[in-house]
Amino acid sequence: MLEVRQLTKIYNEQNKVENISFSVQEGQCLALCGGNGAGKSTIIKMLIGQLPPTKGDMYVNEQPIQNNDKQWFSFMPDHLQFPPLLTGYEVLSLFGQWQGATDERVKQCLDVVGLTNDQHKQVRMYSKGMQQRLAFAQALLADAALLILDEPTNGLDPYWVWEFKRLIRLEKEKGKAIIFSTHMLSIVEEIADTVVFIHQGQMLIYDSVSALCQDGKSLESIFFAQISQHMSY
Ligand SMILES: Nc1ncnc2c1ncn2[C@@H]1O[C@H](COP(=O)(O)OP(=O)(O)OP(=O)(O)O)[C@@H](O)[C@H]1O
Repeated sequence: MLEVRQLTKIYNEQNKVENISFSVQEGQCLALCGGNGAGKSTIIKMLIGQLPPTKGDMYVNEQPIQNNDKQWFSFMPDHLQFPPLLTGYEVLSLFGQWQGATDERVKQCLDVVGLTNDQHKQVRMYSKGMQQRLAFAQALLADAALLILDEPTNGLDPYWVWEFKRLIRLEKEKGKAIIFSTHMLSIVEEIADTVVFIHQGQMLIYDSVSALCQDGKSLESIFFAQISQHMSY
């Protein structure tokens, strides 16, 4: 569905993300992992067209991505600021108008993220987790083939982390491709099919989660082993 080859962003000699290659297919979920400053957001910004790559290629259904063709993905940023005086329903309706979603779809998405009862409250009265769920609803609106989610579980309580995982599994069953960045490795083990692990702008691991976690190993132990190996050279 989506393939990236040798994706590279060189901000300067110290800050760069180099030679990232991966693909994600329909019905699959790929997790972007790595510590603070590893390069996850940089990769996402290049995927969504917010940041021009220094080099590299991106393909959707084997066709090079056109700069202005945004129909193939939905995006959930890590910090989405909503107009504080609008209600949740008004906010999602506005996004719905931009994305061509019906009022029925707006209400359906509010329901999916558990905001039906709070839809007529102003967003300034929403908690961080509620705003995060509204941002997730915004990403679901268009029913796009690929969901790109930047740290989607930030601020969610345990129940909504559990619900998020359930919703992602449902999207996978519908044939959606999903890319998400996270620091929560337990979530990766539970819902991702493949994982990209980045350290200081370099891709150290690109593999299936089941292959990595065979023999009962945890992603945490695998990633730490990779980092220490990388640092010893
Ligand atoms: N606009 C910029 N100009 C220069 N360097 C940048 C810029 N944006 C990011 N960087 C640098 O690029 C590297 C990757 O940053 P990025 O934000 O992609 O990391 P991240 O994995 O998303 O981190 P976090 O988990 O902390 O959000 C870091 O060294 C960062 O300082």
